[in-house]
Amino acid sequence: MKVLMPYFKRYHVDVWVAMLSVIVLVFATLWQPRLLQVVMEAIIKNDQQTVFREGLMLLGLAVLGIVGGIVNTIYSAKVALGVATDLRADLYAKIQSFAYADVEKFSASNLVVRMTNDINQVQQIVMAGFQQITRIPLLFIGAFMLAIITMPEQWWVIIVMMAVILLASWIAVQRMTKYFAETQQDIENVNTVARENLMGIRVVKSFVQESNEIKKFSTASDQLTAVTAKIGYWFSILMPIFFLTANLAVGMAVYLVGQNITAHPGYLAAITSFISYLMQILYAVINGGFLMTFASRAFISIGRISEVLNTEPSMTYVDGENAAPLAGDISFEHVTFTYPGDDQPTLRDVSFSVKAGSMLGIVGATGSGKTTLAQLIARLYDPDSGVIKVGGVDVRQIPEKALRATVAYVLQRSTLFSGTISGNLKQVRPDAQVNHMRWAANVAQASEFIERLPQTYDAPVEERSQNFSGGQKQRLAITRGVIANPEILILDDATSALDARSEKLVQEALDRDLKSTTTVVIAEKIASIIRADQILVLDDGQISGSGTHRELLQNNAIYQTIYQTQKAREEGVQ
Ligand SMILES: Nc1ncnc2c1ncn2[C@@H]1O[C@H](COP(=O)(O)OP(=O)(O)OP(=O)(O)O)[C@@H](O)[C@H]1O
Repeated sequence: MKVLMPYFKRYHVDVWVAMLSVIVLVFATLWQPRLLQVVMEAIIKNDQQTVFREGLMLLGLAVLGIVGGIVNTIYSAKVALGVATDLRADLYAKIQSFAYADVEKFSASNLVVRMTNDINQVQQIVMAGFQQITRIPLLFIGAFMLAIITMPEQWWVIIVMMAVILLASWIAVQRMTKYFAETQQDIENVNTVARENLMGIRVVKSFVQESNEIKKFSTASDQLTAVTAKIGYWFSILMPIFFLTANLAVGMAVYLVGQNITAHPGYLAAITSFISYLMQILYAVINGGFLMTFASRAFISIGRISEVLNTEPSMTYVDGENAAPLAGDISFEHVTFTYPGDDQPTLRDVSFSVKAGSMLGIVGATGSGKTTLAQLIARLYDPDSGVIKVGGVDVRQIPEKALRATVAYVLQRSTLFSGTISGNLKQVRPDAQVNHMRWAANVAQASEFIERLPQTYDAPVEERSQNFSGGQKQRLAITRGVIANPEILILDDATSALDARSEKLVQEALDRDLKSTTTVVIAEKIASIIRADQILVLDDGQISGSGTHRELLQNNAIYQTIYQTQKAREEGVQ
C-alpha cells in the first residue's frame, strides 16, 4: 500500500472530498432509522404536527444521503482513475528503462498483464476503498451503538450475529486469497498461449496446428475457469450464510420484543429502528468482507507492480545528453559473456578489432554466438569480463544517446512500428526529409517498391508490418538502419530474405554511399561476406579463425568446410 501513497498525495483534494462526503452519507444513513422511530411514535400517539415536522426532516436527510453518495462516488472514481493512470505511466516508463535482459526476465506477456490486469485491480480497490474504507467502520460502530441505545436488552443478538458472520468471512477470505494469486498466473498463461498463437498464426495454419492450439488454449483457459469457479463457490456460500444469520437475528429480536410488547407499546417503533440498524451492521460486515477479498486480490497486484517498479535496470548508462556519434572502430578484449540464468558462457575470451570504415564479416554454425556478439556491440547486454570498445571508448562509459547515434542494428526480423514508413524512419532521424528517405531507401533497394505505393513514404505500416512481404520488411529495416548514416551498421542476417541480385546491389550501395561506415555483417552465406576486410569464424562461442576470405580458405578448417558445403550445394542446384 505504501507504494500508492505518493499517488494519493497528488490527488489530496479529491481524497478529502471523497472522505468527507462519506461522513455526510453515513450520518444520513444512521440518523434515518432514529427519525423513523420518532415519526412512528408520533403516529401511534396521533401527533400530526410531529409526524409532519420529523417526516420533512427524514426526507431532507434522505436527500443529503443521496448527495453525499453521489459526491463520494464521483471523487472516489477521480482518485482511482488518476492513481491508475499515473501508476501505469510510471510502470511503462520503468519498463522502458529496463535492459533487454530485464524484459526477458519478466517476459513480455507478463509485463503486459501487470500493466493492464494488475493496474485494473488497483483501480478497483482504490475506488472501492474510498467508497467504503471510512464508511464501513463508521457505519458499523454507529449502527452498533445506536442499536444498543435503541434496545439495550437485545445486545447479545447483535454479538451472536456478528460472530457468525465474521467467522464465515474469515474462513472464506483465507481460502480465496490463495485462489486470487493463482488467477493472476492463469490469466498470464492464457495471454501467453493466445499471443504466441496469434503471432505465429501462419505457422499454425501451414502446419495444420489449429486443433493442437485449441487444446493448448483450452487447457490454459480451463485452469483459469476452475480457479475462478472456486472463488465463485466461496462467494456463493458466503452470501446465503450472511442473510440467513441476519434474518435469524431479526426473527429472534422480533420474537423477544413480541413477548412484552403489550407492557411496552413503545417497542413497536423501536423494533423497526433496531431492525434497520441490524441491517446496517450486516451491510457493513458484508461490504467489509468484500473489501477484504478485493483487497487481498489487489495486494497481490500491488506486489506485482511494486516488483517491477523496484527492479533496478541491470544495466545503466553514464549520464549525459551528448548524442554526438563516436568513431566507428570496434574492439573486443578478452570478452566472455553468459546469458542471465545460463551456467555456461555463450562467448568465451573473444578478442578482435575492427578499423573504422572497414567491413567485418561473421560466420559460424547456428548457435555459435554470432547474434550474441553483435548484441554486445550494441550493448544490449554487458559482458561478464573483458572490455568492448566503440570509437576507442569502453561502451559502459558511453552515454546511451551517443551509443545509439553511433551503432545501428538491423535484425533478420526487425520490428517496424505501426504507423507510416516515414514515421518509422523519423524515429531514427527526426529531421528526415523525403530526400534523406529516398537516399536510404535507394541504398536498401527499397525505393522501387515504396515509390510504387500510392502514399509512397507516407504509406501505412500495419501492426507487425503485415502489409509487407518478408523481403520488403527487410529492405524497410535496412532503410531505417542507414537513414541516420551511422558510424557502425550491424546487419544481422538482415538480407536473408533478399534475392542474390538485390543483396549484391545493397552491398554495392553500402560500399558506395556509406564509405566511412563500419559494417558488421552476420550471414549464413559466405557470398554475403566474401569481400569483407576481416572475417571472424565463430565456433561454439570462441573465435576459431580470423582473416580475409583468401586467408581463411587457406588456414581455417571450419571456414573451408562451410565454404565447400555451400559451394557444393550451389553447384548441385545449377
Ligand atoms: N536470450 C537468450 N537467453 C539465453 N540463451 C540464449 C539467448 N539468446 C541466445 N541464447 C543461446 O546462446 C547461443 C548462441 O546464440 P546466438 O543467437 O548468438 O547464435 P547465432 O550464432 O547467432 O545462431 P543463428 O545462426 O542460428 O542465428 C545459443 O545456444 C542460444 O541458445
